[in-house]
Amino acid sequence: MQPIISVSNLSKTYATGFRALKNINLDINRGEIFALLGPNGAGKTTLIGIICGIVNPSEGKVTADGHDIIRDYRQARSRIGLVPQELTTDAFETVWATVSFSRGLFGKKADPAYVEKILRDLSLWDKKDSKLITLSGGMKRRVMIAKALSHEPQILFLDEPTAGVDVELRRDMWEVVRSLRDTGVTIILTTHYIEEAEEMADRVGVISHGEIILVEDKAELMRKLGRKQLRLQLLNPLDAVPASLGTYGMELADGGRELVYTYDTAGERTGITSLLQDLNESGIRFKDLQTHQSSLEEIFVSLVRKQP
Ligand SMILES: Nc1ncnc2c1ncn2[C@@H]1O[C@H](COP(=O)(O)OP(=O)(O)OP(=O)(O)O)[C@@H](O)[C@H]1O
Repeated sequence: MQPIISVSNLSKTYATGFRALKNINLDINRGEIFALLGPNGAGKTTLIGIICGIVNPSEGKVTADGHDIIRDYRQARSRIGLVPQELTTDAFETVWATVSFSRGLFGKKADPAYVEKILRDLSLWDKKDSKLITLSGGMKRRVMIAKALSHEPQILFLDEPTAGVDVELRRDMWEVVRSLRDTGVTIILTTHYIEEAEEMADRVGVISHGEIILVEDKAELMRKLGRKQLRLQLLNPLDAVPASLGTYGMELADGGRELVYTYDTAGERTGITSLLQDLNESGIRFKDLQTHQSSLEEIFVSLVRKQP
């Protein structure tokens, strides 16, 4: 299937000479939740800005639902809804008026039934006549999503949807985003929070210093996350892993004082029981042991650290 968004060889150099994006290539699949994960200043907002036509690219090409974002700007833009970090609407407007107004900005005919559907989907229906200023933080964020959906886009960008919100509200937002995906909208969210990417995304892209350094299925990341290490501190140091233990693919560490066995917690059998038996039969004694699981956080930190 053709990707809903296709970014090829995209670069951005700001007027200051700063290169915020370096040759980005990225496809977003129809119907997925894609998390763009990266530290402050990595280029997330710049990338979204270009796709949404707010920032001019320096080089490269972007299409949204097959439409070139520059040559065919209006068609491309009509496919996209953008939820910014801050609510910029008149605080004294009602929910109903502000969402209906946003739809009008895209030249769409009024459609009260559609606006009602969005407000109901986002549990905002009983607030439709409330002024924005009277709403809680969570409700305001929902209004921003409703505004972004008002012109019936197929693609929704959420820029840091849960920045600065408490844990409960964050869970609430995740629920909302999932239910939107179930209605067929493709969702791209940016986040600093690894937990958020882990919780929400079908795929995760990591951006650092203007480069995409990893794009992976969440399931694949979880497989990596599922890897654990068993570290055994030996009573007597070894020069080499004995041939009789060759099938375990172990490594020596700490100058031969430690044996390290890596296994997959997602697998049916970890092999630990037989390993301990075989160690015993080989006469290898240990004085202590620990297990260690690498988190997405560690994978992320090591990926970002490798960058110049
Ligand atoms: N108009 C501009 N002129 C010059 N440099 C800019 C401009 N806008 C952004 N930058 C720089 O480009 C880099 C990427 O910024 P961007 O806002 O895209 O990052 P980000 O990943 O969205 O960060 P954050 O998570 O803090 O929003 C930063 O170093 C920023 O200072």
